[in-house]
Amino acid sequence: MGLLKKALIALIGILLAVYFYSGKEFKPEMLKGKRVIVTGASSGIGEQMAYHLGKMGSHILITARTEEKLKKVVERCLKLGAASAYYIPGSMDNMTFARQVVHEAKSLFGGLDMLILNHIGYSYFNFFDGDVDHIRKLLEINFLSYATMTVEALPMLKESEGNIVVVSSVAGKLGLPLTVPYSTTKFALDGFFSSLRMEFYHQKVNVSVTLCVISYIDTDTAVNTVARVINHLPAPKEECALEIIKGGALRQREVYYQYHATKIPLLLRDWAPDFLDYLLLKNYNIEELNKKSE
Ligand SMILES: NC(=O)C1=CN([C@@H]2O[C@H](COP(=O)(O)OP(=O)(O)OC[C@H]3O[C@@H](n4cnc5c(N)ncnc54)[C@H](OP(=O)(O)O)[C@@H]3O)[C@@H](O)[C@H]2O)C=CC1
Ligand SMILES: CC(C)CCC[C@@H](C)[C@H]1CC[C@H]2[C@@H]3C(=O)C=C4C[C@@H](O)CC[C@]4(C)[C@H]3CC[C@]12C
Repeated sequence: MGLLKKALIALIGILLAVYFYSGKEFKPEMLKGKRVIVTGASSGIGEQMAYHLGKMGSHILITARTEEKLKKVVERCLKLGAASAYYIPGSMDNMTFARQVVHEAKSLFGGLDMLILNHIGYSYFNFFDGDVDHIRKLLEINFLSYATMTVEALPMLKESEGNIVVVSSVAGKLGLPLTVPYSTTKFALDGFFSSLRMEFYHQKVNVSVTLCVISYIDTDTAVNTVARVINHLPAPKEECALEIIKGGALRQREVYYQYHATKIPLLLRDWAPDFLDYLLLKNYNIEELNKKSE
């Protein structure tokens, strides 16, 4: 076969692949009647995801530590049109509680279609202080509880051929300053869930794993923590929440939000790491950090 003919066949193959891949279109009805757990849903992106799911008519179980906030979020979800909405308060540093949340979904809904893992524990935004014990505790909340809930939910997700959605960060793909403990836990998520996804392919387990790589978002916690130090405008939490849900429903392997602040730096990461480090540091106003801590 001539070289030109081979190249033409390869090109047609690529065009068909692009066509079928981009052919999958999100429709809110995809989530109607679906049984979904959202963790860390008393505020920020998790809260916004609960509202979107409410509008889409899902059955929702939300969790976080603060009961009063959860109660209000559930009330709003019901007003927005949720098929049903419940909350269960507790802390994700306790693996028994992490399992309990999944059991609650089983008894309330009889199964599960989507597990959205989103919560994070508190960490400082500053130079690494040498406290390895803090990293251990943060790993429990930000990583081990995710693995625990996944293991517990897997039988139900296999049955429904459902979705696991993991909210990570650009700080879980790139080394960034001032977030050493946080970044450690987010990189761990990539290792665990990306390996698991490969095993699912091999074992023909039809459960999708979506890792969400997101940049700076305008949640109260993030803005209060970093606003003076970061020379970069935060993206809206409502839109971010919707992109995460869409990515999960479409069974995408990764979600990048916002694209220019995630995918582009990631493309540079392996080919021009020093140049990337230089560009990234330009986003930080480290002097403001020193002023704050004086
Ligand atoms: N905002 C940003 O700029 C970015 C955020 N992300 C990711 O997005 C996700 C959401 O972040 P964001 O919305 O900003 O965070 P928020 O601080 O707004 O929300 C965090 C949620 O986690 C809950 N939480 C905190 N500690 C615990 C605990 N010990 N056990 C159980 N739940 C807990 C909080 O509720 P309560 O206190 O009631 O327990 C809250 O519901 C996270 O995974 C984060 O890493 C990624 C990149 C950027
Ligand atoms: C073009 C970009 C790569 C520029 C760098 C963006 C940097 C500044 C962005 C990207 C990811 C962001 C952090 C994050 O993921 C989550 C949280 C948790 C929240 O509770 C407190 C804020 C914090 C630490 C964010 C701080 C700002 C970060 C480092």
